[in-house]
Amino acid sequence: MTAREVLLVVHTGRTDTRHAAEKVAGWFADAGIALRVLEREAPDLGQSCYQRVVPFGSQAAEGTELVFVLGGDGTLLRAAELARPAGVPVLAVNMGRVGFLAEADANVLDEAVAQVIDGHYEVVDRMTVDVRATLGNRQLARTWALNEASVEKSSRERILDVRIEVDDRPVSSFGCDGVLCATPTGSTAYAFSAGGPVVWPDVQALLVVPSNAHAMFARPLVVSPDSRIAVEVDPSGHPAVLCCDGRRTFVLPPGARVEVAGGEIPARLVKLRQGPFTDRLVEKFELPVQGWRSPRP
Ligand SMILES: NC(=O)c1ccc[n+]([C@@H]2O[C@H](COP(=O)([O-])OP(=O)(O)OC[C@H]3O[C@@H](n4cnc5c(N)ncnc54)[C@H](O)[C@@H]3O)[C@@H](O)[C@H]2O)c1
Ligand SMILES: Nc1ncnc2c1ncn2[C@@H]1O[C@H](COP(=O)(O)OP(=O)(O)OP(=O)(O)O)[C@@H](O)[C@H]1O
Repeated sequence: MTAREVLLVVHTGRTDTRHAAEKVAGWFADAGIALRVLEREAPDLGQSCYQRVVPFGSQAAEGTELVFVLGGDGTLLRAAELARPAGVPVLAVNMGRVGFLAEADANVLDEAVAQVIDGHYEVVDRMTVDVRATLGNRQLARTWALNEASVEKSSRERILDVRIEVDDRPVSSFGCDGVLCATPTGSTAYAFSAGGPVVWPDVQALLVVPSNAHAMFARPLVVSPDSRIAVEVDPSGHPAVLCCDGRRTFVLPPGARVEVAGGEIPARLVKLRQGPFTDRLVEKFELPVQGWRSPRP
């Protein structure tokens, strides 16, 4: 039987998260599960926290059964970059501010670890997007996103002029701060702030959401998961940036074209709770289920 191993990814900037890592390591060790940590995080974690140190990269999670995250959404997105190439799922215990994508809160850390030890969890596939940026025949970037690919202005004083296409047909041109090409998972993140709809995660669709468009028509679009979206930066305008999940960032010169399509490889997330997405949305966004107005007399 092969030894069980888990990659631990920690928001090492917080004392409570480092302490939680020690507890998690102890529980896993008692269950005979070895822990890997990232080279850059190891110095902040006690040596009792891990058996192996690996560099950040596509090999980091290879051979593990899952990536266990102690942090917020940003830390989960960082972990997803490691888990995706290995085809293993990510489980986050929220020790951040929002933790929308986390499956458990810190007060049930022990229960989350116990479920992993006992293998009592489901894995769900979340849609991703594959992203390619080109300038003429030159490829500028080939990357992916779990939340969104955002094409944003790179100079705060300037407007970004873009042209949007869906399935190789032009839709609209406008000036804006940016355009977000989001997955259902990303619909509660940047695309939500830009006025996009919340899309339940089991819906298969892609979103195109303009941000601060100076235009009469710049509504959010919901397109087929098989559609190809393109955002072209005006060749005579200003440069832009492409940013995927707030992490993978590339410069886009005027004239660059960004193509976004449903991703070949999904992101796999561990599901511990049985509750519907509706409850998570209400809880995380503190939605006023009762409304704020007092009942009619
Ligand atoms: N104006 C905005 O809303 C804005 C601006 C830039 C980036 N972002 C988002 O930040 C993400 C990167 O996250 P980070 O934590 O590294 O950056 P961060 O620390 O700047 O935080 C961004 C916020 O977005 C939340 N968030 C991230 N993914 C989410 C999701 N799928 N659903 C609901 N909320 C989510 C995080 O909890 C956090 O509160 C990007 O993918 C982008 O979606 C949002
Ligand atoms: N050890 C680390 N090394 C590098 N970057 C880190 C590390 N820990 C955290 N970060 C980065 O710090 C940023 C903030 O982390 P995170 O999003 O987890 O916390 P948060 O903002 O409090 O939570 P939330 O996103 O849920 O509001 C993220 O971009 C994350 O990837």
